[in-house]
Parts: sequence; structure tokens; C-alpha cells
Amino acid sequence: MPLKVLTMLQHRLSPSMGRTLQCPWISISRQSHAHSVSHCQSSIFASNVLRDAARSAWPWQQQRGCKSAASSSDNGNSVSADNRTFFATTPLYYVNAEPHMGSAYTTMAADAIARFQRLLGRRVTLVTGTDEHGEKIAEAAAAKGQQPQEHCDGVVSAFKGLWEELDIRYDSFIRTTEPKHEAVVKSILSRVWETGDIYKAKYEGWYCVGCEAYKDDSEMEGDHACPTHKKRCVEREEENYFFALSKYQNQIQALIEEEGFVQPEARRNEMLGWVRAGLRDFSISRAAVAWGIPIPLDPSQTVYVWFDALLGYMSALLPEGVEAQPKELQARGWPANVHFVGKDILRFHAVYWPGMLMSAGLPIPKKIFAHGFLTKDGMKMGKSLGNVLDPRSLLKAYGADAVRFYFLKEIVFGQDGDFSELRFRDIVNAYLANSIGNLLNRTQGLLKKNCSSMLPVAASSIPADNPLRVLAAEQADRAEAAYQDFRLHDALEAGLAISNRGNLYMEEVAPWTAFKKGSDAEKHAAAAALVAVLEAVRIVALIMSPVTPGLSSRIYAGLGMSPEQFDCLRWSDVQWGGLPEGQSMPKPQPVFARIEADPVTDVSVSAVSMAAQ
Ligand SMILES: Nc1ncnc2c1ncn2[C@@H]1O[C@H](COP(=O)(O)OP(=O)(O)OP(=O)(O)O)[C@@H](O)[C@H]1O
Repeated sequence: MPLKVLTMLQHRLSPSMGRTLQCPWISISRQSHAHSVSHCQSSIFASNVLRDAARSAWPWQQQRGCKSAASSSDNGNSVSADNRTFFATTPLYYVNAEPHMGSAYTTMAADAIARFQRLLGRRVTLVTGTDEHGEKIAEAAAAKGQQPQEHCDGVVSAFKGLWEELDIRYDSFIRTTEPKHEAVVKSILSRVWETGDIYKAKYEGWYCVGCEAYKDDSEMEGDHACPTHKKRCVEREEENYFFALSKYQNQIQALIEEEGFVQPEARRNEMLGWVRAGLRDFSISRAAVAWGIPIPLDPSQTVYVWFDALLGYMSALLPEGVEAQPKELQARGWPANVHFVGKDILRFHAVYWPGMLMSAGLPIPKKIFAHGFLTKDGMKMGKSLGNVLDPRSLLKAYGADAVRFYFLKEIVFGQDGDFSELRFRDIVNAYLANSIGNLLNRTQGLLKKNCSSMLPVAASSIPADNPLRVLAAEQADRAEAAYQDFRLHDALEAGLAISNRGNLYMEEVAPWTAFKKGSDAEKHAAAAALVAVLEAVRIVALIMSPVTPGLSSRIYAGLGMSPEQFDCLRWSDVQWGGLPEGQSMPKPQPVFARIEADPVTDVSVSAVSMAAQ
């Protein structure tokens, strides 16, 4: 989608352009909030600088009258689900163990996409949370000698702490042990019951506690082992309540045949194959599991964790005491624009979940996006297998921006990827420290030395055919389309293409030579080149901000912008022309420190390759 031309970003051409500035052709000192110009022969230039300084805020901020970020605080949760809203979810993670890099992966991706949608001006609701019932959790608690609730509370605080360290900006965190969730589960169960879609029957089969699901022969490896959890399934026979999923065969098949409901395409085909083979009813209660929500009409059984957990997306939206009625839900953004899940739980979301909603007479989510696995030695990293990468050690050593950037750039969202710390360090150094950080730092160094850290011209005055300006416009369009399609790596590559070109541009223009021995006109051109580079870096920072919010805000601060102004940005600010004439930069500070220290993980188990599936 082409970028809209925003008048708020259109600065008038600086009258100082085309004039000859003499040496010291700009000598500007900053006193508190006022700028003064001395030794500059142009009084027109001086008056422009003073006028810009008097405005004291960035032009687009003033026109917007923006006071705070468009985030959860102004979410309101009371708008209808239309194009102005965006409701996305991560899975509700099992609390059988503390979160690992795999749990963080989905959450980082969902957060980046939610941040992009906020930049578009949509009212975003990002839901995350924890799935706390079931046999698997009860077993994990017992292994620690704890009561299930005590165990859950401990693991939930680890999840919340990790999300904070990772800079995740969620709008609602739902725990399936919350009373409001239990009320929603009971109410939806009653609706489904009234539809006549629940019946009691005997079930015999192989059960994987790790997946909390019965497995067909085709879904197990030799000796009835679960391919994901590498553990033998247990043979079970129970009398359970069943949900009549097969009744919705045609509707569910038609839904998955619809282009775009399940993404990526390979996953959609997988689901289609599964559904076309014929849907079977599934059991929605457990007789032998005490740690769960009791079935209202038969408290001797508890609700199956998946029937329970999926409804968490609904209870996350509803305040305590508000009924799960279609009107109430829709008023709060229901249904979800997208559920982000790993491919391990796609079937529950793409098949079971729509069936449950159809039965309850509620709208179906618009999209299910299933990403691939972070693997270790080719196997899915998971809590049950314990072959996990601890995000905390990475965060401690490298910070949130580096971690977010690496995983979202290096692994195509939708495919599998192995982690290698060596590659992690190379990638982060090459792009964040060098391509972006160094470019900003050395440009600001030249600006400080030669222009007293003040922009001699507005970015908008850089000619339309300037190569950086041309590329920035192209890449901003590319990034927007990529974010819309959840191609996060592509959006980041668009930003990096600009910073890489910025480095090349600096070498081509070599402004340091003109500053040293050029004519006034050449010096002027050199100064304008610095402005072009700084403007390009500003655009890179905005493009990358959904993924690297900390780094981007440091870049904006380095360009003289406050955190509040950064929070107020909109995607339309990628338009060239944001940096005004006379903008004063603080003392140049490195925005990203090169990684030099020793590796912090066991690199010997990591491979560099990324296996697409
Ligand atoms: N290795 C992984 N790669 C990518 N995402 C993962 C990975 N492991 C977990 N996730 C994310 O967590 C979701 C599953 O949550 P869950 O709490 O079951 O985690 P888990 O570690 O896979 O647990 P377990 O190993 O016990 O099955 C996945 O659908 C995905 O969103």
C-alpha cells in the first residue's frame, strides 16, 4: 500500500538553501531551550533557526497534539471490531515450567506486529496469558511438592517478568485460574450444551499428557511415542463428555478452504488434509483430573484443558461480571484479527476452536497464523523435553533489542530455525552496532564538529532524487507491506537496506573532505548530506521500532526527540522530511554497544543452519 502523503510532515523549503554559508559558516550554541546563531552571515538562516527553536516541539507532534502513546491506556476496549481495531493473541502458555526462548518467540513476534498496528493508529488489543489447568500442570506441581495453585503463581510471575524484560507491551494477561475465566467457560459450555452438541460416551485410546491430547496411530512414533514429547503415550479408557465436532465438518472445511484463514499456505494444506480425512468428535472432559474447572452439570468431571484454555481469549476481553454474550464480546473487539500460535497447536486453533465457536453462535477469528519451531539439534525446543534456551541469560548479556532483532530477523516467521550464539553475535554486531549505530554516531560526530550539532537545513529540503531519499521511500513501502503480512524479517531487511545505503552514501559523498578543504558550496552540500543521512537513520529507527523499541527510542533521543514524542509516532512519520532545520542534537552517544564479551550459552549444541519446513 503506498504511503499517504501527510501534510503534517511537509516542511517548507528552507530559505537558507542555495545560500552560501561561510566558515565558521554555522556556529550555533544552544542555551536552554533557545538557539542562537553567531558568526553566520545569513540573518535569514538565523531567524529560521530561532523560529524553529521557539516552536520547541517537532512540527508533526504539534499538529497531532499527541500527548501519549496509542497503547492499551487509550484502548478503551469499547469500540466495534472494524478496521480501526486490531485484536491479536499469543497462545496461553502452559505453566508446567518456566518460559523458554520458544515461548518468548511467539510473544516477541505478536508484540512487534501489535506495535506496528498501533503505529498505524489502530486500537490494538494484544492478549497473552497462561493455561493453568490439567494433568500436566498437576504433575509438574506434584513433582515440586507444591499445590497446583502455588506452582502456577510462581511460574506466572516468571512469565510476566520475562515479558517485562523483553519489552512486551500486552494489553491483557489472562490466567485460566481467574474466576472471571471460569465463569466464561461455564457459560459457553452451557450454550454448547443447549445447542445439543455435547454427549457422554466411552473413549479408549492413547493419550499424550505433554500434548494433553489423544493420539491416532498415525500421530505416534514407534512404541506409541509422541513425536513432540518423545515419551510413550498412555493407554486410557474413560467415560467422557464429547463435543460433536463432526457436525461442523462442512463449515470447518469451507473455512479452511478460504484463502487466508490459516497461514502460511503450507500449514493450511496440512489442516485441509486433516479435515478432509473426516472430523471426529473430541472429548471435552476428564474424569480423572481434579485440577480443572468442574463441568457444571456433572462436577465429577473437569473441563478438558483445551476447551478451557481457548476460551481464555474471550475472558481476556471481558471485565469481571460481564457475560460472554456476542454483543459484549463484539463491543470489545471480538473476534480476533489473528491468533499467533506455534504449529504444534494449530489444529486446536484452526479446527476445534472454530467448531466450538460455531456451536456457541459466536464469530470466528479472522486468521490463525502458525509459525515454526526454534529447534535444538533439529528437535523442537520445549519445556517437557527440557532442551530449552534460557531467554534470561541472553537478555542479561545482550538486552531486549538484540534478542528481539535476532530471532525476528534471522528466522522467517512461519519456518523453523536453529539458534547459534555465534551467528547471533555476528548479526547483531553487523546490523545494530555497525550498520545503524556507527552510521548515526559518526554522522553526529561530523555534525558536532562542523555544524555545532545543529541541522543547517531541513530534511525536507533534500532533493527528491537524492538516492537515500528515493530508497527510504521505497523501503518504507516494502516494510509496511511486510508488517501487514507478518513477514517480520522482510520489514527489518527494508530498514537495514536504508542504513546499509546510508553507509555507502557517506563513503561516496565523503563529507569530511569537503569540510576540510572544500568551498563554501561544497561545505554546504556536505552538511546537507549529513542531514540526509540523519533523516535516513530516523526513518530506519521508525521502521524497526516494532522490533527494536529500545534502540529506536535511543536513536530518536539522539536526534533530539523526547521519549513522549517517540511514543507519539505514527507509521506515516516514515515519510521523508521529519528533521527540521535548526534541530539541535545532544552530545553523540553510542546507541548500541558492540558485543565483545564471551558467549553466554553452550554454543556447541547450536547449528548455524535454518531448516525451512
Ligand atoms: N520451540 C519452540 N519454537 C517456537 N515456539 C514455541 C516453541 N516452544 C513453544 N513455543 C510456543 O509456545 C506454544 C506452546 O506453548 P507450551 O506452553 O505448550 O510450550 P512448550 O514449551 O511447547 O511446552 P511443552 O514442551 O511442555 O509441550 C507454541 O505453540 C509456540 O507458540
